[in-house]
Amino acid sequence: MTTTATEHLLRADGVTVRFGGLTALDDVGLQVAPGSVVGLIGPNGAGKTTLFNVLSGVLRPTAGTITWKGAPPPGRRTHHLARTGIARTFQGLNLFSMMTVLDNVVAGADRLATGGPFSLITGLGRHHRDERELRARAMAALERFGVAEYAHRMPGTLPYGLQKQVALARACVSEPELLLLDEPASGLSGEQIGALADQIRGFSRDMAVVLVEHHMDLVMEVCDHIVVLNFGRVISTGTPQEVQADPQVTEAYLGTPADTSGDVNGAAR
Ligand SMILES: Nc1ncnc2c1ncn2[C@@H]1O[C@H](COP(=O)(O)OP(=O)(O)OP(=O)(O)O)[C@@H](O)[C@H]1O
Repeated sequence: MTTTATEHLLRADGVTVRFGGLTALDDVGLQVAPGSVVGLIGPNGAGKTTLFNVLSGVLRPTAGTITWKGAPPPGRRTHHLARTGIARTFQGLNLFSMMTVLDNVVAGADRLATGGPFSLITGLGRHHRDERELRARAMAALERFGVAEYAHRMPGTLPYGLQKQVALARACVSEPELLLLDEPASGLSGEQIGALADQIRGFSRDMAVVLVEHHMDLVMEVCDHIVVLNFGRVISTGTPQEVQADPQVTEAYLGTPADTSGDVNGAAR
């Protein structure tokens, strides 16, 4: 997708992150256009999680800027970003184990509420109408992700694949414009990853997606644009075909100069 600077939802410019003497990210740039799926890949230790944490507001960069629709995001914490229109999933799912599946998803809907997340979860406070509406939205999200029948179960009692669907429902219930997915394929079977690919393509009808993922087949199948990091620097960007054909990418993954096929499929699993 070709875009101008003003069309980008999220943009990172010159992002540098240092941990003591270690430079985890060095002058990294990235743009996410509306409705696009952007993959963030690279060998272990390349800086993907660090960049994801910067994009999601968990980590403030040592240098560089993040802009959301051309302006600085209003706050750095996850709930600030949710209110902006950014939602994320976590590698470790981060579901609340003492809350039902439904309440977990209601908690993700707080950007749509006027009474705040606490009133939604507890039912206390002024906004009972909000609560009813958002419970209905949360149920609709659970239905969309095929887990409505588990609404009143505790998440820990569900198989991992279903918990992942609950986490996706929680992220999507706020109707974000950008969804940040942190290794969504980890722990899933081949069949589940195939279904996830269809879901991610479906998401891009409503929202942009940034995907950090080691599963190369998934990345190559769903992404419009890929950014490849190595040792904290962007070494390649482009379409899946372009980065697969880039000798620098093959070299980064395999540690040897590229052969003519330049195929990185499977190299990082
Ligand atoms: N909190 C931290 N303190 C010190 N060093 C860190 C910290 N977080 C990450 N690093 C270092 O920064 C570099 C980039 O790490 P990061 O986790 O972002 O890589 P990654 O591409 O996500 O790797 P992986 O694929 O293994 O998850 C690594 O050298 C890592 O050891």
